[in-house]
Amino acid sequence: MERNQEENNHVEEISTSKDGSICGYESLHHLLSANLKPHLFKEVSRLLLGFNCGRALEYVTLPEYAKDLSSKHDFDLQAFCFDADKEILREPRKVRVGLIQNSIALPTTAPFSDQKRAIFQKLRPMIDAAGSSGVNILCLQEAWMMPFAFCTREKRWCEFAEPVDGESTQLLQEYARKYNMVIISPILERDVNHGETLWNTAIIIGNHGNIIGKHRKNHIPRVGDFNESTYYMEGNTGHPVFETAYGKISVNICYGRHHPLNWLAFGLNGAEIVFNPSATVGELSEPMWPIEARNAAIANSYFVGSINRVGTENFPNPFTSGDGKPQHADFGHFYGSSHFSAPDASCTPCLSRYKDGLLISDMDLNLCRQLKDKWGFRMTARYELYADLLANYLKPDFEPQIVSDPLLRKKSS
Ligand SMILES: NC(=O)NCCC(=O)O
Repeated sequence: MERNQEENNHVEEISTSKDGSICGYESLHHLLSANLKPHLFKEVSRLLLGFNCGRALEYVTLPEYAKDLSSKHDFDLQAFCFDADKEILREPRKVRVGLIQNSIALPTTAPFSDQKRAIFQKLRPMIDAAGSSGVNILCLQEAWMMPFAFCTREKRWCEFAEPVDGESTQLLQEYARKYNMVIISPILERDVNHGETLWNTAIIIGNHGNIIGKHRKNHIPRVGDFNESTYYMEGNTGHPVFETAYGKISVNICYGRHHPLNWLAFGLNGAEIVFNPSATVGELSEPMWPIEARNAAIANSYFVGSINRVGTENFPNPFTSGDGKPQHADFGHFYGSSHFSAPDASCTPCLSRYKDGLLISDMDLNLCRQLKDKWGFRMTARYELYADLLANYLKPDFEPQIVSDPLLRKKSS
């Protein structure tokens, strides 16, 4: 069906919107709440966000200090609570979890050390807001300490890389100690002991400021301007689950969210919360964003914390995307929209599409086992069928199991 001129103008307006808003609204949730009558908004929210323990997610009130930080430093701050059913033999296992999304702080033309320092400065009040709100586990976005310069294919951005115990880790270790908080820090890693190679790595800092371990991104994109394979290889750390003071956590870094087996593997190893620190742009992946993490949470009976950076990053030298379109110097709009998904199919609204933000959620980890008991996905999974198929598929002489309609052949002969 053809669009009329008015509709075309409207689409044009939206696609050229520079501030990253959705028709002037910070998020889909804001747009719906401002435009629907309350009873319709309630019903639409039920369908979009699901129910947790039979009701809509409740908002959590945060300390005034955290709210003041969010107004003073202009970041979105929202907090919710996922409940679980009360059990007779087990105490609730409540943890408070935080996600931070942010734009870069200086133009990409500024000296690298200034850029990094400015990001550190920008994050300080947000981490303070998390710590002073009693957050137990905090996760930052993918490669949070640098612009997402991998679109350029220029090697000079490698200078941002740091060893696992580098300056970003040291900064966060202070905060971990100060607030008794586990912090997940996804960085560009320089592996000094292995020929100074680069990795896309998440470092898990324990609540005493100790380094518990690291996980390296398993799946490296080769799509759009995500030229990350020019910089680093597929990770070699498997699917670790880190047992922390507050629960068993894993990190599925960005593009890994398109791989259901990646999510599965963290689940099989016993993760209760899987973080998905990301950097992705609207044109490429926005319709997938609310679906993939939520599906993973449902299928694997764990919580997922999804984080995406915000803003449009411009680079000094234009680059092309191999799609015949003109060269350009920006990566597109990183659309934020960080959110939590729960194993019972409920999820929080998203943070802003264009502003820095801190999203906090309380979650009772008992919900994971309760959903395993209810739906029995682990019991009904038939892993042996898939193990056999995968083992066969890996053989060079693999033939797909296809049963053809014999009449097809008759027709074509
Ligand atoms: N950072 C990253 O892996 N981005 C790839 C694009 C996407 O997965 O949406």
